[in-house]
Amino acid sequence: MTNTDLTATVAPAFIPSPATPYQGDIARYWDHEARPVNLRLGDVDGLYHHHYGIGDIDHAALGDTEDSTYEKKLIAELHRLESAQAEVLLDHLGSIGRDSTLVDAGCGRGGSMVMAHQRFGCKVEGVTLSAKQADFANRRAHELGIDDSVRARVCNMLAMPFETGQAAASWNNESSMYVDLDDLFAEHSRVLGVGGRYVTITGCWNPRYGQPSKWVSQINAHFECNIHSRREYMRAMADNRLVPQAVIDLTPATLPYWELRATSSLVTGIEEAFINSYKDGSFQYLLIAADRV
Ligand SMILES: C[S@@+](CC[C@H](N)C(=O)[O-])C[C@H]1O[C@@H](n2cnc3c(N)ncnc32)[C@H](O)[C@@H]1O
Ligand SMILES: CC(C)=CCC/C(C)=C/COP(=O)(O)OP(=O)(O)O
Ligand SMILES: [Mg+2]
Repeated sequence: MTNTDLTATVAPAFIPSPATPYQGDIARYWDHEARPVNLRLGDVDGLYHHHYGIGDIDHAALGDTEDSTYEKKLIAELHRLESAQAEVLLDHLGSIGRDSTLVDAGCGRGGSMVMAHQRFGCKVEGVTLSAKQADFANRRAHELGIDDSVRARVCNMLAMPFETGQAAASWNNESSMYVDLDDLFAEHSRVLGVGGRYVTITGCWNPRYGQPSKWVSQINAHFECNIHSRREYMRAMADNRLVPQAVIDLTPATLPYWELRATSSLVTGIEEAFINSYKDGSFQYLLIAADRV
């Protein structure tokens, strides 16, 4: 399997006008994104992620750095850690029936949507600003024969095409730093039924540090995003009927991923900012699971 094998014919995504000039910039950013660190990892098993990894490195699986197969094993290991991150997010969705609908807000190339469908057997609806990403995700779903259950659409996550109370659970996997949190949680709260579950995995700046550090500013500039503080997440959830049930600091769990990635040929130049900001305490990798009350 390689990303160039995605030749199945599916109807191209309908492209609505972006709600703001900023959203137009973000749509263009993701339409043009083709970093090897994302495509080569996705090629390992056909799950394409745009999020980072968690968990301990399996040094036995990596083997000797001098071995000719080491780089291939390193790519597989980084990918395993990224899929492990998505598994942990799915673990926090609660019990999901086959007749449920899940919503992936900011779905990227759809890796987490496929994993959610494979685990729960239910419908998974994704939205992204990028038509290229939506087409990619829909082609993968078509190839896997799950396109009647897994669908990506080009759409603003602040105005999703779902009925009020339609979703059993919804999530943002590293996509909440592109939107205002009050607007975002108001929309999740609307599409979730009472008792529904919302989960995010996100990077946020730590109020204990004082203000966003230079590393956090570097990450914002690199991705054209706007990282929020942990306090903003808590406040915006409280204001929008989302009550946190679990807040897990995944920072120690993601550091091994970054340190391994920094040694690979697939580095993008942002590794130092993540490693330094996690180490100086200015930035945290957080999972928040909340009940819609
Ligand atoms: C870093 S990627 C994460 C992708 C995916 N959640 C994953 O884990 O692979 C960020 C995603 O957020 C999406 N995004 C950003 N702002 C958005 C908005 N206002 N509405 C919908 N999607 C948005 C981008 O199009 C992109 O797909
Ligand atoms: C935790 C934070 C602050 C994330 C910002 C959002 C983002 C761009 C995530 C990873 O995308 P990617 O997988 O396309 O990035 P990369 O190319 O670096 O792997
Ligand atoms: Mg990546």
